[in-house]
Amino acid sequence: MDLLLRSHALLLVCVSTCILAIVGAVYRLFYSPIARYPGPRLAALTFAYEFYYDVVCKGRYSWKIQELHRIYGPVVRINPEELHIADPASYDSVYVGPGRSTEKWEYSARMFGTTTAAVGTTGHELHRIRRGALNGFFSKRTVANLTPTIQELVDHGCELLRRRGGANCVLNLRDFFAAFSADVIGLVAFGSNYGLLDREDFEPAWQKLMMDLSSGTHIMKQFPWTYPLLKIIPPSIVSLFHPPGTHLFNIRNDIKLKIEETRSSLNSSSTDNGKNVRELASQPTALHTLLTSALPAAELLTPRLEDEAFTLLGAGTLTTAHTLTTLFYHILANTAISHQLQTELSSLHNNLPPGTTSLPLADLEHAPYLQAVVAEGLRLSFGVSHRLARISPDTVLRYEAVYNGRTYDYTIPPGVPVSMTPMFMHLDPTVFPSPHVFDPSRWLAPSTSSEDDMAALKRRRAYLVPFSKGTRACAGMWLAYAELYVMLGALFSPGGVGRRMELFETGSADVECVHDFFNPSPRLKSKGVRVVLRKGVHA
Ligand code: HEM
Repeated sequence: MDLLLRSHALLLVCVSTCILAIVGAVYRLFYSPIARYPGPRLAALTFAYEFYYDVVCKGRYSWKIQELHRIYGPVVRINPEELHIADPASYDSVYVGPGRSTEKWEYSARMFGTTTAAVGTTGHELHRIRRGALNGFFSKRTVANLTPTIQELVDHGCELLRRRGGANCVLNLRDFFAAFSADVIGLVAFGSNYGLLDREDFEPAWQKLMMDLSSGTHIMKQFPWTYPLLKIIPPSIVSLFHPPGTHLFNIRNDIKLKIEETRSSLNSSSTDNGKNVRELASQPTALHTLLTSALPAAELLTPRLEDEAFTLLGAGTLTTAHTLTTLFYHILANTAISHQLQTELSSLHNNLPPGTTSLPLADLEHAPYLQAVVAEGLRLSFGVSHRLARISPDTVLRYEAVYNGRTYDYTIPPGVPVSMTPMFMHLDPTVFPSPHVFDPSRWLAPSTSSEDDMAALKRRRAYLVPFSKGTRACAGMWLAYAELYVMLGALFSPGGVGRRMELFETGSADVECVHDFFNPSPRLKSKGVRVVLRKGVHA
């Protein structure tokens, strides 16, 4: 009798599951608000389609999406709930400013595991509050005040390159830049340097760890329980089956300590007199800024701040490092570009007041050729390689355009996640002719430029979106620019160690993105961008 009851219960569960699956499939295929959008039926039916390309094939769905656009047109349904747009002209209507509510889709917001940080916040209003607390620290003006700190780290890094490269050693710029960008965040955001630059070979394990975590974002999207699960399993067990998880929690614990230290130093400075207060006022870190912000008390609890601070480290490391690595590869691979850059920096140097050794950030930012080199580096490093989904909760999105000779007219209902992929905008040959060629001159406007040339340049500028746009765009953009300009300025100025660099067993395949792990990744076997220093060159 008991057995009979049990087999009936099992049968009921099986039948109910089948009915639910059938009803779900029918809904997704025929009744979903995006049921009439073109795309593969399998992608409309299940997230497993995306899983196959991004998890099994290691970050390849972005390229599959590009192929789908060739078949289905500019707007494609890429999973049961999301539409992807290929037409760069739509960018400004998807990634909008504060005038229109923009939400993140929970499915993509959870891919970093930091769901209480601004980057993982889905709702428009809560994001506005959280982001508001960060903005002051990352404003252009605050970053200008941080420049001496960045310059110090750059100079230290250059000295290490000179010393280590002098012994005929091969230098790995990928690891160098990952160590540098993390040391910058540690120092300016948390108040103490991680000291990665000083470690042997610039601590290659750091770059690897960050890339491993980045590639885990596809799993986090599909299986949101993985992160909370890792948190409750003892670290000794996690280390057995998922070593990056252990390092992740060590980093987070360290950040937690820094938050508590800052909190108590602020508490004591509000009661003590003098030194602490002055110190904090002269060089407040991102943690000080958050802790002294007008955020409500619940937003200032340590676990939330830990999410926010960890995001700064995660968001500011590989992005900046990959851009610098890409830039250096192309500059070093192209003698004419390298010479033109050096000539511009040499002439800026000639105008420096006596006794000054480093070029001020403002001078670097206004140097036309350097500006063009940086723009081209950002174009070919893409920012992030993954599509960024946004939801317009209360406004219909219209897509009316002639695309590849055909007319399309779509009305996307509010609440539908819509994404675009900057990587493919940056490689669109109609906007950027010969898109894979590193050509800074495409950003220059010679005096002989015609009206058409200027219109094309304007279009290129509008479609360069490495930091995304709108309310959810990169918070650390000015910091990133400062790092790029100061590093390039120091390495390629007269006497700069960059002038002595020569690529070592490195080719374009070491920077070209072929895996989308949210951050762009070259072929998995790449050893990075490696250089040796030429002897007897005193540029
Ligand atoms: C070249 C370097 C960088 C590039 C290309 C870049 C690009 C981006 C992009 C495309 C986003 C949007 C991500 C999304 O929608 O999910 C983003 C977000 C963000 N970035 Fe950056 N980033 C860079 C450097 C930095 C640095 C140095 C920091 C600061 C430490 C930083 C902090 C952030 C934060 C906090 C967000 C989340 C913003 C929000 O959701 O409100 N980034 N970044």
